[in-house]
Amino acid sequence: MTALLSIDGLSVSYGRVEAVRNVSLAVERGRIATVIGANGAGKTTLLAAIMGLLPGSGEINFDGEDIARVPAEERVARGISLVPEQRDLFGTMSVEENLELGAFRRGRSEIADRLDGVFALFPRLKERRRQDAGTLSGGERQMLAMGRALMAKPSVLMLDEPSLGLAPLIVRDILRTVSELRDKGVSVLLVEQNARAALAIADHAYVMELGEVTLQGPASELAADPRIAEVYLGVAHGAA
Ligand SMILES: Nc1ncnc2c1ncn2[C@@H]1O[C@H](COP(=O)(O)OP(=O)(O)OP(=O)(O)O)[C@@H](O)[C@H]1O
Repeated sequence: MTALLSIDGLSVSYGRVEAVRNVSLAVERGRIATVIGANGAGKTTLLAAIMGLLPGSGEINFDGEDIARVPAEERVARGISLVPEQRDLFGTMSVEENLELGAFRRGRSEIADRLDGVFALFPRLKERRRQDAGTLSGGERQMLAMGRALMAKPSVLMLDEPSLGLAPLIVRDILRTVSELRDKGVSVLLVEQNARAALAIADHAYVMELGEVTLQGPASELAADPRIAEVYLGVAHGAA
């Protein structure tokens, strides 16, 4: 099977600091790939480079084409969307207006169709469609950030720590929605510090440490790997 998105030998530097070093990974069609790792491992930098927001060296192939030199806006148009860690919403605009921004330059009827799709996935956003985004709860903000990215109709959705700062029950709902998206055919690249939750829904997983991928494999195998259990799942050695 050819991957929908594949990264080969990607490196990204901030001045003399190499935050991402020779990273290779793939997102298969209709699958969830996850990148887990501690603070500062380079996960956000990796997503920014894939999105075209930071320059890097190496290959980025999407849907059979090399997109390493394609501008970010064009990458969105081709089907890659990023839900950033900060969720980046416009607080004084309504939920609906924020969503509409995600379908920038689309016609009215197309926007209406896409809004219906997002509201079907997140009924909570429909109830709050006229409410200012700045007044939403943390979980609702995450739903809105995901909804806005989905308004671009991506074939690959990249999520940067969607669980950050959210209560466990909300994390469960958000990740359940990510699984539903996969079932609808959206391919997902999920970056998470919450390794347990990410490995539970992902198909394939990569571990990033100090800018490098140090371990990879089927998510179920990594979840059972004692090295992962000890460092990322908080399971004491011998207790797994
Ligand atoms: N704008 C920047 N300028 C210089 N160094 C940066 C910049 N952004 C990130 N870094 C450094 O690059 C490394 C990787 O950071 P990055 O944010 O990609 O990690 P992360 O795995 O996403 O961490 P977190 O989970 O905390 O978001 C860190 O050492 C960080 O200090």
